[in-house]
Amino acid sequence: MLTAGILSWNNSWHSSSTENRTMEREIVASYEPKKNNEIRMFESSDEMATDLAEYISQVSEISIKERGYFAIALSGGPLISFMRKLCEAPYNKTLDWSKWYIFWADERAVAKNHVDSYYKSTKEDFLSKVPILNGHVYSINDNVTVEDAATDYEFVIRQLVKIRTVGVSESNDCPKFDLILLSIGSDGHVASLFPNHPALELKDDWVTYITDSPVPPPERITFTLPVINSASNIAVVATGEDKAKAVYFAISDGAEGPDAPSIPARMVQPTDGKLVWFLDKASASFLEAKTKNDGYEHPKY
Ligand SMILES: O=C1O[C@H](COP(=O)(O)O)[C@@H](O)[C@H](O)[C@H]1O
Repeated sequence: MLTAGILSWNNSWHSSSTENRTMEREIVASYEPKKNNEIRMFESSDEMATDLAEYISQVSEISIKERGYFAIALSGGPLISFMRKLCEAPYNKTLDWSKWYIFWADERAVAKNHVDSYYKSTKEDFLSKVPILNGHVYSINDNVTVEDAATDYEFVIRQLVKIRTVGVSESNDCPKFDLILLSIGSDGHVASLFPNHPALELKDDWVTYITDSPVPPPERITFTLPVINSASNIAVVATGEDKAKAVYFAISDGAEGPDAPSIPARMVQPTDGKLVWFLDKASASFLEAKTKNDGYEHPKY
């Protein structure tokens, strides 16, 4: 059941009226703080997973109808477990899986069978449960250096942009993924773009590598901000209280603090596309606190 509109934020909280096959979902509120941004908040991570599955299903249907393909980039963290409902009815039967193309917005530079590999966890928890074609799964080359893996991955994406399996941005020559799914870290990182890291400044590269990730393992490859921001749709997922501060600083323009502007998730702003935040109650708790108490003292980052 929808229980919308119980919060207020800049007097702009509004009920979510999105037509949805799964109307049982319990969105607490939905809010559009910036143009083409939407925030969906849920009582629990399970309700969030239900809505996320429906959202991904709708974006895939639209992309396949408009372009004939659905190019989706995944990332790490708990994201894949939140996609679990896509492996169940009705989606496992209704989605046109043959048109899905899978990429990673970031990956750890480890062997594909390593416990830290996002490919491995994605294969086990998602790819092995749905009929996506093996040839449509673009994982990172784990037989070369991290630098070469980033170069290879960008080359592969460039070939797919040329033949338009992956779209191209109207504003620049960047790939325009139909959907990029991100999960925010408690320090506000997204993909493998960490606070104050020089990789945040890259303008011309599509894929880069880092060797000094503050979260192990240190070597990773990652999409750059221009590629992330060129997507048609970006979804950022957050659950748990440890993400509440980062979520608050990423979303709230009014949030201040010496490091607030360098929160990578705050730099995620689609150029021509749409951004949707999927938050459980705990990760939205600072936003919620702000709305419940006008005298609320903003956290300092
Ligand atoms: O290191 C990473 O972590 C984040 C978030 O993961 P969490 O375990 O802190 O929830 C993920 O977004 C990113 O893709 C990944 O490389």
